[in-house]
Amino acid sequence: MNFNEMIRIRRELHQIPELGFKEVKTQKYLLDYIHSLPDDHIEVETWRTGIFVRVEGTVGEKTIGYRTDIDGLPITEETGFEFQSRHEGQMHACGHDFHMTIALGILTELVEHRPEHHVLMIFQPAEEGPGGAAPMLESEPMKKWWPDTIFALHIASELPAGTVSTKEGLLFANTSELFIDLKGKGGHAAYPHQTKDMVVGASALVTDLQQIVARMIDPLDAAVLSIGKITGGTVQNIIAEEARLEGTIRTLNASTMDFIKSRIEKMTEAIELRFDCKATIDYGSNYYQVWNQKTYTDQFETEMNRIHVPFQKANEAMTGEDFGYMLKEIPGFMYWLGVDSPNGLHHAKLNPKEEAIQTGVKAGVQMLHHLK
Ligand SMILES: CC(=O)N[C@@H](CCC[C@H](N)C(=O)O)C(=O)O
Repeated sequence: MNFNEMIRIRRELHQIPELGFKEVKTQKYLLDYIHSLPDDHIEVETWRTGIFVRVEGTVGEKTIGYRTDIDGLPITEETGFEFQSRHEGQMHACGHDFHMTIALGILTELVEHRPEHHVLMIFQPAEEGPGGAAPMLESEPMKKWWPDTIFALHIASELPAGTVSTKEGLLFANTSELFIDLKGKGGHAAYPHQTKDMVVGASALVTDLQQIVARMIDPLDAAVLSIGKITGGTVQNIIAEEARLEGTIRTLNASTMDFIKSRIEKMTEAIELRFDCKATIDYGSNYYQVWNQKTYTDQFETEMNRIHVPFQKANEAMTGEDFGYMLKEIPGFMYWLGVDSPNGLHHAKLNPKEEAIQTGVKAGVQMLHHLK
């Protein structure tokens, strides 16, 4: 696949972002491309909105997995690109359009120059939520073509375009979504004593929750608890009967995640008592940490040096990735691909540099031909 074709594909995919398990057009686009390749040595299976493609190796002693995510985010794009999202309120703001293009570029190379080992390309839905990696591991194609090792990449807006970065051990955090619903009693704003005001209850709870990371966690054991959205009430002169907090929890240690959840539960019970209301907590999707095996990150560094792709050692990040579930079952690694965007991941103006796509393809092909 030449560079112009990569750009065309990336821009076409960029226009059709779809949310988790709704990637219908995306799946069709990917399948149309995959079926346009010579099919002598590939087998294709779909799973929900995901796809597995197995490339038969020339020797085939083992199978190497390569995973890309395919979903978009519920963000209204503000890039002003002529190829900006055609789906209202949805955007590839986490680079999955890049990830998919790179995967197709790698697949094209592998079909032209078959690898020694079998390769399993995994096009995974719903990374942003509710999580496609864990159920995909249970699927029939995955069980049939189970890889011996696996890797994946994620774009990094803050790194120079065309550079790569990773580390052994923990790369991405443990994450959990957090949804808290409060139900009190609504009423006239002039008669607050007849109500249980959930705007005040939710405000108090947000303030209380800030104490957990600030005052209950060892500062050297990093954690994040962010509330990204509060909703409640209807109009300015009616006291809110209901309110909802939506947030996310991130920790470097799995046990710290359990501790934070136990404190959230206690603080929420305290709000129920203080405001005489009912609260329910839902942790939504939970992602397991991304843990890289040293043997593979070492090989990655060696191979990147060999093909003159600048490599730097990464730090742990508080981002989450359900690829962590795949790495829990299959040894391997994940790495960052620099794309140098002034606005970061999950931003409505994310603008990754397209030249990095070539590096992603080159790095992936090199690893799939040389990984031991
Ligand atoms: C790389 C990245 O940005 N991943 C997302 C994963 C979302 C996980 C889930 N929806 C949550 O919010 O916990 C991230 O937000 O880190």
